[in-house]
Amino acid sequence: MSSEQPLFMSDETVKSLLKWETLIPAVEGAMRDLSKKDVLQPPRLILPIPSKNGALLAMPAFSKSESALGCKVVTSFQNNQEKGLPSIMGTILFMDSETGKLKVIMEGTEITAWRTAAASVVATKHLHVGEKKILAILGAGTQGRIHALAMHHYFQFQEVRIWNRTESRAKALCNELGSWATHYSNKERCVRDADVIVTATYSPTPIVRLSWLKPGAHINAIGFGVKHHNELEDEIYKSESTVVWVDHMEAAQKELAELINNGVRMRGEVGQAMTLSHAQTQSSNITVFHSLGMAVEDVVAAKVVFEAHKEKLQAATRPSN
Ligand SMILES: NC(=O)C1=CN([C@@H]2O[C@H](COP(=O)(O)OP(=O)(O)OC[C@H]3O[C@@H](n4cnc5c(N)ncnc54)[C@H](OP(=O)(O)O)[C@@H]3O)[C@@H](O)[C@H]2O)C=CC1
Ligand SMILES: O=C([O-])C1=[NH+]CCC1
Repeated sequence: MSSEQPLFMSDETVKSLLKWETLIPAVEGAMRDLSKKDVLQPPRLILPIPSKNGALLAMPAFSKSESALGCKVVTSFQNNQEKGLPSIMGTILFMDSETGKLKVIMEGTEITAWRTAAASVVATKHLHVGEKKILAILGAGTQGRIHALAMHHYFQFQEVRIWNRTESRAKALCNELGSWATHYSNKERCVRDADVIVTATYSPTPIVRLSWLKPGAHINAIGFGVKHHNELEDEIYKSESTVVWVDHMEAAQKELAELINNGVRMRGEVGQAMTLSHAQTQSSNITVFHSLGMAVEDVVAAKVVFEAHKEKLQAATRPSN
């Protein structure tokens, strides 16, 4: 019997090993593999805890091509900000995919933030046709911040605008990010003329209106909150020019059932869109990526981090010439 103990990796260690250059391709591969049915990923279990304004989610996945097996347990507690804690906190159990033996217990708060932004980058790359000059981000919390960093890293936006319900947080975030980010006190002005929009809030009511959107705009709607689709007004879904994409159809059928029952058609998964050329998408369409978040993104991200950790150890023990 192997007596090897599982490794524990804190969020601080995980963060030091996360790089957009390795994470974005890994998340892109995970989204593609899922749509090719090369991933085992059941709909996640969601345990709502209404009295605490919270929820616990259990998210297992196996990626065949990456031989990556794991399960994330993540909580979402909306009132944590006032307690000085992140709203979303996760833990990932990463297993040996040959034996099922636990290899790493990884804090998954950083991975959840980074991989969600990486998925939005991938969706934007494959769904948005036109030039990417203006990015508008609604929400200056963990997700607003990491989306600004990921999008700024990957695309050459000329303007990055950030609006937040509490204006001082948008200002503070823009100060932290530097001169490439500008805070907006009015969300309509923030969104008008934007090529790409990210909604990253817990808003229970719509924060984006159809009339503000320019033809061809792309929205990454990532908020979870009470219902997944609260951040966008119904007119956006009803518009004939809107095309809605998701990360996982099976999960959407469950988690976006209300939208689907109201007649909103999900065009498909981002992983399926990867096989279409941009020429097949109308450039005047408004595209929406409804990001639910997928376990396979967490599992491949955990593998990227574990591999980087092993490389670092090897480099440290390699004899220098
Ligand atoms: N799709 C996915 O895979 C994932 C989705 N998420 C979702 O992303 C969203 C943001 O998460 P995160 O950044 O970690 O959370 P944070 O707590 O860090 O930030 C929350 C943000 O929501 C804003 N907000 C809260 N309530 C309202 C409201 N009523 N109206 C407008 N804005 C509001 C806050 O504004 P203020 O500063 O004024 O309080 C803040 O900007 C959540 O819905 C979360 O569930 C998170 C992880 C993964
Ligand atoms: O996929 C995920 O980890 C989450 N989605 C919504 C809250 C956390």
